[in-house]
Amino acid sequence: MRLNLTAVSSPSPIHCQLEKMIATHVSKPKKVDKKKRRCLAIIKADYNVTESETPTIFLAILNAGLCNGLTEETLLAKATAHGKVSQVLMLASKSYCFLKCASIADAESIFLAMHNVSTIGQHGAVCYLSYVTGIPQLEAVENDWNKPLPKGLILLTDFITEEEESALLKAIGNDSRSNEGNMKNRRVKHFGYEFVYGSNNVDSTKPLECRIPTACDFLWPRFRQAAAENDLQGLDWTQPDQLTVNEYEPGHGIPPHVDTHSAFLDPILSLSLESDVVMEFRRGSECTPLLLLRRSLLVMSGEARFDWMHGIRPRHLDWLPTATVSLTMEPRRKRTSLTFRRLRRGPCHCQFPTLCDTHQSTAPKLLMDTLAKQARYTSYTLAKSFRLFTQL
Ligand SMILES: O=C(O)CCC(=O)C(=O)O
Ligand SMILES: [Fe+2]
Repeated sequence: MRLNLTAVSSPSPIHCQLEKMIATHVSKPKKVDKKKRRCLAIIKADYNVTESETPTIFLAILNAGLCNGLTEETLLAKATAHGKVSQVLMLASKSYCFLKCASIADAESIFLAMHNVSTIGQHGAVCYLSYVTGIPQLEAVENDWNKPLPKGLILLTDFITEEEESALLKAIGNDSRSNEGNMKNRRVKHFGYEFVYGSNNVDSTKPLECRIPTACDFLWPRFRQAAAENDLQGLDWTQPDQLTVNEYEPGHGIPPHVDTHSAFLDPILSLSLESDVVMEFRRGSECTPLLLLRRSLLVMSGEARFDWMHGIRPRHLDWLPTATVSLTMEPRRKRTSLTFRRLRRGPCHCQFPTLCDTHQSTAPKLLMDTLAKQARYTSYTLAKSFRLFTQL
């Protein structure tokens, strides 16, 4: 809503103060026009997207984007308060972004409410909006979702049925023997051996009384059957002896990490229960997302297990590509994952020294902290707000 300040003839001190506050944010029409023209020229050069004189369902936010710290969550919180949004397009290293609205009326209402009003620009500056003729096509956008998966990363979908999922959740939930803990951003339970987060390792001399629940036994032949069906017999499918259960509420996540090389063998298996989530795989500045579907089994082997970190951003929404264009928003729901591993009893002999605690001769915890810190400075396509925690 715009305030008509000129209507007041002799301004009161409060009015003056208000005017001063607003004047620091809202730009004068001439300045707005100049800035808009400059930004529109950049968008035209980058993606051949042009301004529309008349309202359309497409809005460009001209001076706020990932590159100056705007996140999808912030943008959506502002925009959806005024109209329905069907797609958001945030672009890596760009100071602009796009909204596709559900209707022209929604676009008009968002435009009126946000243009030269919403302080979502850098350092609280107001943003400028423009109707545009379309938004860049996904194919034309450098997008993480088009990248190939790390080698050795396999997702076996519909790995268990809904009935099996319910039975597993019941058995895990009812198992009062488990070794439980509350992490900063999730709840964990351990079976077989405890994973000690302080040292990022297990004590192989101290097996827990609570072994992996027998409700999981149907999985062992299923692993071998899946291996045969998917040409994965080259991997070691011996029965796991360690299980970590992670329970994530919406907004929860797990920081980028590699499961300690010297603690566990190859592969690492993770079964997703209750809901989907986007997991990110990172190696240096590379970052590849993967949608872990509910009831799927994630197999991290070889390069994907040893040379890439994996993590889940602590957020309430995930962004997924649609069949047509751009990204769609998926609110997070509670997710439980069962990560099955086999203990390694000796040093790691992998070919991937970068993240290997055996090769690096650095304590696993220290190595992980250093890598997590480094990861903070690499670029993300979808958001820059992933908080990193030094504790897994
Ligand atoms: O939640 C998941 O699927 C992965 C959990 C994980 O990476 C871990 O516990 O090390
Ligand atoms: Fe992990």
